[in-house]
Amino acid sequence: MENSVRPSSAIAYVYRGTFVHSTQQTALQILEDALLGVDTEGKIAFIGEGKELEKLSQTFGFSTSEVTQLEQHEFFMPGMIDTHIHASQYSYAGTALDLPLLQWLNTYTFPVESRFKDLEFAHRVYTQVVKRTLRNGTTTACYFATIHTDASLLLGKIANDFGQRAMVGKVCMDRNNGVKHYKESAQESQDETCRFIKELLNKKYPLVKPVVTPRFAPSCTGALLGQLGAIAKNNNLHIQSHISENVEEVQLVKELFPESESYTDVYHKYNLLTDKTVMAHGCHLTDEELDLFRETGASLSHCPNSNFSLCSGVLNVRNVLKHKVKLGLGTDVAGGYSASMLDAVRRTLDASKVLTIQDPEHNTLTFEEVFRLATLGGSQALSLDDITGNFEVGKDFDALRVNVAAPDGPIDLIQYEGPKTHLEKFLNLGDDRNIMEVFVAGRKVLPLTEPTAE
Ligand SMILES: Nc1nc2[nH]cnc2c(=O)[nH]1
Ligand SMILES: [Zn+2]
Repeated sequence: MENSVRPSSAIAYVYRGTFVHSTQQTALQILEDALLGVDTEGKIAFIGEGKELEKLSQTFGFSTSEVTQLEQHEFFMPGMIDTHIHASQYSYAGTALDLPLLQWLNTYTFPVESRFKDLEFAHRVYTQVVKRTLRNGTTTACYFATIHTDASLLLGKIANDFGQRAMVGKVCMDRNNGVKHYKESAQESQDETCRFIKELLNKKYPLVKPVVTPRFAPSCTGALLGQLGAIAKNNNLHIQSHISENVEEVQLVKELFPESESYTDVYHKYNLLTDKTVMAHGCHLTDEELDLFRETGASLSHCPNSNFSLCSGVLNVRNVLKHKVKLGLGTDVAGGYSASMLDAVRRTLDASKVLTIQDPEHNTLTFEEVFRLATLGGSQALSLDDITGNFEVGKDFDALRVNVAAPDGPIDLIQYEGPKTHLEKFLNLGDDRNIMEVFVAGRKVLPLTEPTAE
């Protein structure tokens, strides 16, 4: 176990029991009777076998009596990573699912997002979405806020207060023919993006980072897209947007950007496709466009609940993986009606099965593969895989303590089934009642602790 030991700070705590996670080589690695130690910086100091207890306690200087033993029906898994969620749309999640994308934006989304000028409203919605996603095991969220800088900064503060790892984007849009008052000028959008980045970085929140966020090509002029590409490059920042979600949108982009070869080419031209870019959806991308994703290192966020709910399309994840494009899962609240990543896992399996129904030759995704997409895949899609995504020594301890047999929970276990079946049942049948504890960077953030008022 040479590479599973890291000279480190003092050990803060040690757990013994079943750990499940993914690696590059294996979609599901199960470690039974394992020992995992977390140091005072929140990083995984070691992961070894139970029988190595004496040796590990001497090497790392902890007392064997301090080890916490998991129950038989419990396991640890990596925290889930929501690579695409609109925090600002949480208030109407579960409603307004009767229109296709462009009409849905004009009818429901823009009127609600324009309310985030009101910081009191923003505080209410953002507090609820951070709490709800944490309870459901989202340790990292990549958020869209709105065009309002101060409300977007507030979202960063709330994520930091509750201890969630978050990327936060102030939305940029200087084109909106549907709801005319909900947009900025290109200059305003650029200036406010710079202010947002500067002020968020100045807060020095350890787990919260800004992300450059052009809403999508139809909402932005070429001039604004170019400015945002330059801001991201000059500050080495992440970028997020949407791409090829539905057919009408793809057609609109063709009309708005006639000089570009494809939707992907629009973003590429403005330097918005980098190895720190995540684009939501991509249902209608061509193989050539996927090649451009791979060449640039840009990734996709698969949001199947949203794709079904808005009747947008069905992403062929197998084809994306074949093109070696990084891919994570997203809830896309409120186009997707559920804020839970467990729902994203289930809808990803459903979407894959739809493709198999249409073409029996299609190689359906397995639950192990989808588990990887929800954890390690998400960390890769967000270029955070050196920090989180699995239980590799040296990474932050971002983890869920799951009890499949939680009293009053949704799963009836008739008998002990073994960890693989327990994970499968949790992914397909479980909910927040099965998530006993959540850790982010080693800190226990669930049960939730309400931040103290300033
Ligand atoms: N699903 C979804 N797609 C978008 N494309 C541009 N904006 C949005 C949004 O808010 N939700
Ligand atoms: Zn979205």
